[in-house]
Amino acid sequence: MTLDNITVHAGWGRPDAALLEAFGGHSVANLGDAMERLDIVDGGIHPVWPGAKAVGAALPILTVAGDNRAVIEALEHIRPGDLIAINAAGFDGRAILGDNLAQRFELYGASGVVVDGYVRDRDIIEQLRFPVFARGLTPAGPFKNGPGRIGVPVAIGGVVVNPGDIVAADADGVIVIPQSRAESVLAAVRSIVELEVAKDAEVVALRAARA
Ligand SMILES: O=C([O-])CC(=O)C(=O)O
Ligand SMILES: [Mg+2]
Repeated sequence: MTLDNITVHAGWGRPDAALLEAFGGHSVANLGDAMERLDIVDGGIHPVWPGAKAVGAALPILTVAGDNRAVIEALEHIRPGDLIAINAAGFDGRAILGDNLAQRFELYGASGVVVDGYVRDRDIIEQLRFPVFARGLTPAGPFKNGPGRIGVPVAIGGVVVNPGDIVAADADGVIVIPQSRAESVLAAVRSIVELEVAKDAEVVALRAARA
């Protein structure tokens, strides 16, 4: 479907809610270790308020630098549990969204948004407690002309995000788990957690030995 200059590829498969919830219990660092420490979104994308954390099924959007028409058109495609993943060209000259779009995302059931670009209205977004991850902040508002694409693979921080991939984000940053690898990554992260617990126990034992 094409709305003049916005192309929409709707109808992708989404992981079920229980699977998303299982990922929600794990840190992004541990999930990264479970992915052989590869394919992790670059560290320039971080939470815009401390404590922001989200897991969801990717709804990818491609915009042109400084323009959010595709983001607005994507609102009607949001399903509960989606995480909006926006390639905004990493552009630092304009915010691709702010508190108003964040409220709308939440209204439609999105779990969060990751922007390879800049955003604004940080203080209100923090008050809303809606998880937003971005490269940075600028007060300059976006234009609304397009073009753009919705529901196509996009790059976020150097990593491919396909529609329906699992995206997890926390204080450390963002990771993308391909839908086809979900079960194996979940099994691997459970082993990583066991190793981490053992490493912590080692420190406790060392501390006791030195006391
Ligand atoms: O004006 C815009 O499109 C972006 C914005 O500030 C908001 O979503 O609150
Ligand atoms: Mg605003």
